[in-house]
Amino acid sequence: MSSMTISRRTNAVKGMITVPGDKSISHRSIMLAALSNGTSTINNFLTGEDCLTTISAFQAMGIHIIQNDSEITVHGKGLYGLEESSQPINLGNSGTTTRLLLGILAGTPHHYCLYGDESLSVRPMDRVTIPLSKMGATFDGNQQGRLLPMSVRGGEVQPIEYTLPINSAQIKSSILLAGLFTTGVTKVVEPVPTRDHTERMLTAFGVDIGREGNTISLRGQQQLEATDIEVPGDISSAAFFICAAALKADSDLVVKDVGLNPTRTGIIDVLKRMGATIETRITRYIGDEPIGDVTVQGGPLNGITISGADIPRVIDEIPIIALLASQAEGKTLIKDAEDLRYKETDRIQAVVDILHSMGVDIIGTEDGLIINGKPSTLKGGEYHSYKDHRIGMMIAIASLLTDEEITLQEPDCISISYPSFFAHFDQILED
Ligand SMILES: O=C(O)C1=C[C@@H](OP(=O)(O)O)[C@@H](O)[C@H](O)C1
Ligand SMILES: C=C(OP(=O)(O)O)C(=O)O
Repeated sequence: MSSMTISRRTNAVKGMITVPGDKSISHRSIMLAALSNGTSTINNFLTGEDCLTTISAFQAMGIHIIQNDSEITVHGKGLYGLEESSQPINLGNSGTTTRLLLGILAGTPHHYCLYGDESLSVRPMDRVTIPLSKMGATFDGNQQGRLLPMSVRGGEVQPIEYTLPINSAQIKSSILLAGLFTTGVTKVVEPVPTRDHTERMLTAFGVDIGREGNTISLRGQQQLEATDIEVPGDISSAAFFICAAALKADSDLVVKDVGLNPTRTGIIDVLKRMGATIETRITRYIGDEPIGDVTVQGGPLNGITISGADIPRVIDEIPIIALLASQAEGKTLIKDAEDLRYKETDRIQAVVDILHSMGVDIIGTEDGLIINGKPSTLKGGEYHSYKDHRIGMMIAIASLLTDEEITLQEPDCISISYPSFFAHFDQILED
């Protein structure tokens, strides 16, 4: 589908909803299950395109994986069970698959060729290949080795101690995964906490991993033991509907069974600071991950500053936060978020272009956004998703704030992380 018309006028976002499984946890579940000894079953796996890409990549390396809707069975072959692939491996649109896989392949004694789509082919990979080369793996790729297509020759890797130069869970995870293949202790220092699903899931697979302050330590050559995993709902997907509810005065929405890992709940704190009525309740733990419900009501919002340690906790939510900020009274300043320029598209530029065309007072800075908000009716018209799922979903939610039609160009990208987005959107709109 190259375009779709969205007209969603409503006074309130109401009801109860569960969102599909978490993307970050789904990727990691396949990877760790593949490297473990024995058979793991994964429930509520996200069947979005990026996670299906992770499945096909591991199948291409000889791992037997059976998919039955969102239930996945992975027959792990241990730390050194991956086979060489006779064909280049297609990593589609998925940054997480690529960067975490590069860590695994660094320790795997074979040669691989990796490639991706137009967007993934311009996303920087040197952020992981620099530390992984220090560990002993060999990479080559486009633009002096920075970009896909890329070849990898892994083998005997040495542990390193590495301080993250960018606050990125993908870099941290890539190094820790390579660390599994070493014969010493790998240490990653993260100056600011980033999502810790890799650490929590390694523990669930029986790996002893330590954290002291901001340093994570992992001893190599530990065996992963197969385990069953239930994936919590994705708070980054829920964020679109949570924000939709916060934006509409008479709303009252409950999101059930969503992941509430504190490294991911920045959106809840942002909404609280903006004056929204929002509550969370942890109901249980699955593996090491907290899961629970979020209740949100609509009401007036105020502008805030989001910076520093806030950023990794809301990194994927910034497009939808910018839309919220457009309706909040006063100035919202988002800074220290330069990495948004290297996502599926340059998300700073995309958000500025779209919201400016909708009539919002917004400017982009090198590392963020300045939005002067006030409750207002936005302009409809034709808007491009930039083939970026998070941008596409932000545009769809903006349809609640205009009296005109919105035509969304290239809406299909939404299935990268949320294939059932429009069906769920319709479920929670009051007539
Ligand atoms: O580790 C992960 O699963 C992810 C980490 C984040 O990327 P960075 O590590 O590049 O910040 C995030 O944007 C991405 O959607 C998923
Ligand atoms: C940036 C994202 O994903 P990835 O880096 O895995 O492509 C995202 O899902 O918003």
